[in-house]
Amino acid sequence: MVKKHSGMNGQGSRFNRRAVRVEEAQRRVLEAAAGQVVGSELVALHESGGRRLAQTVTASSDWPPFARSGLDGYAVRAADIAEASPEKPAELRVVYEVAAGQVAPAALQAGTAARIMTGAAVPEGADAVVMLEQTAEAMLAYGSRAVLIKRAGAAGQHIAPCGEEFRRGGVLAVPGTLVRPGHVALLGTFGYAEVAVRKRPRIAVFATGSELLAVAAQLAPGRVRDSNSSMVAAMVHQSGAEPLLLGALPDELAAVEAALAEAWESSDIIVTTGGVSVGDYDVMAELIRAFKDGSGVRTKVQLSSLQSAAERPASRLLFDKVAMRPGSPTSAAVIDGKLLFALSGNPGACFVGFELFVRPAIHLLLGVREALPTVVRARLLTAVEKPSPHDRFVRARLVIGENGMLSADPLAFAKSSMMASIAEAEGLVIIPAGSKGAEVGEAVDVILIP
Ligand SMILES: Nc1nc2c(c(=O)[nH]1)N[C@H]1C(S)=C(S)[C@@H](COP(=O)(O)OP(=O)(O)OC[C@H]3O[C@@H](n4cnc5c(N)ncnc54)[C@H](O)[C@@H]3O)O[C@H]1N2
Ligand code: MOO
Ligand SMILES: [Mg+2]
Repeated sequence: MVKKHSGMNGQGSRFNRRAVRVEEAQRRVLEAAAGQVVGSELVALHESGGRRLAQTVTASSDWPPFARSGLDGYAVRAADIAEASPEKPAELRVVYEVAAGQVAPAALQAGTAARIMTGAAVPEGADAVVMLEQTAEAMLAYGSRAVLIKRAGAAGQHIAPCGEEFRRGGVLAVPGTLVRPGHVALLGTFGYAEVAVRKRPRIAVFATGSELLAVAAQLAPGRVRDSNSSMVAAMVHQSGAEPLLLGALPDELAAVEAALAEAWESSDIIVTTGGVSVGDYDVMAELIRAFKDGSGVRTKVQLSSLQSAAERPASRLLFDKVAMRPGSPTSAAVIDGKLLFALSGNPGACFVGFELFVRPAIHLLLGVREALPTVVRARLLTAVEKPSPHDRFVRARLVIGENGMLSADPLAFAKSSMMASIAEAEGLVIIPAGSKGAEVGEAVDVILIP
């Protein structure tokens, strides 16, 4: 049963929403999320990829840890081959061999060479390596092996000196860093069998809308499938957090309050979609209004008799309107110390709201230093002709042109209610408030979509 909410009496407060600028809304979110970094856990190195570091990683030794041959060939003393040429090769007695993993039995003396393999420790006394292809084997009169070196060489050639890449104690990565495959290689190199990473923040997600069907359901007249819950879950995952899906709820305040209480108990951040505009059944807007009035949202914490009012974590509205398109009704609050994002139901607005506000909040919980989206400059390939009283975020494909410059190509079917362009979008072109749009070739800021 759908209950009609605020009637004529509620109309005044329903429209009493003051839009804040996107930057201000983001500032409020980051401020509210500050200091809420989630705990850490140890994971096996091979499972650390894609996580956020919770520790500083330093080099546990110089690297390479010994002077290392870069080639298969011969380790020599450079002075012995300084004059070598095809006509007058240097002839050096081969005294021993060093395979990777071995250590030379003695220092290399003048007039001698050591057979050496790629990655093997260069013997003391040697200061150059000659590649095998530039040598020939020879036999000395008394039967011992020799090598003919047909090209002059210089000290240091084909040797990676000890500590060339890293010095012991050097900082390789700081907390908050996204562990990428290259970091895993470094961690392995320096003996980190386990790595301290941030726990995945738990993000409760539910959709509101009596028109919503489960994804598995058959379409029915007037109804649509709840695609936002799954889209948001995918974005949560991609942000390094764990989604907890609480399903699609009817537009009923009691149902939403119950879900909110459950979400509050089990998550670090709550994200809802739908019901935030001025419609009669926009239940999240009603809930936020009640919250704003101080009549409150009944989470379990507020109901708990164990906590005195003084002990309760703070609750406050961060914003209930943002000067942007799409997603102007996007709202956010702190409820008993926990962030709630009420994103628009329109899929395009839901997507943009997540990129602008939810992902940065998750980043802060993960200890990421640069929490806000990455912005690059690009040239517009097609004009955006809509005037913009508010900042407009236009879904676009990114193209690298023949001149090597990055261009942004705004996508068709990009209305807030449309989905076709979400799947294809690689960036959000920012058309600043107050402009008449943007022309072909104009340089614009573009938020990169991960
Ligand atoms: N009179 C006005 N009407 C509207 C305004 C306004 O300022 N004055 N704002 C418009 C804007 S802008 C947006 S954005 C939408 C916001 O709507 P809500 O956030 O309240 O979302 P709903 O009403 O619940 O749904 C809107 C639309 O999206 C579909 N939807 C909702 N949830 C899902 C879901 N989980 N999966 C897929 N699709 C979903 C829903 O069926 C509706 O079609 O309001 C404008 N109206
Ligand atoms: O905020 Mo709405 O998404 O512009 O249509
Ligand atoms: Mg609505």
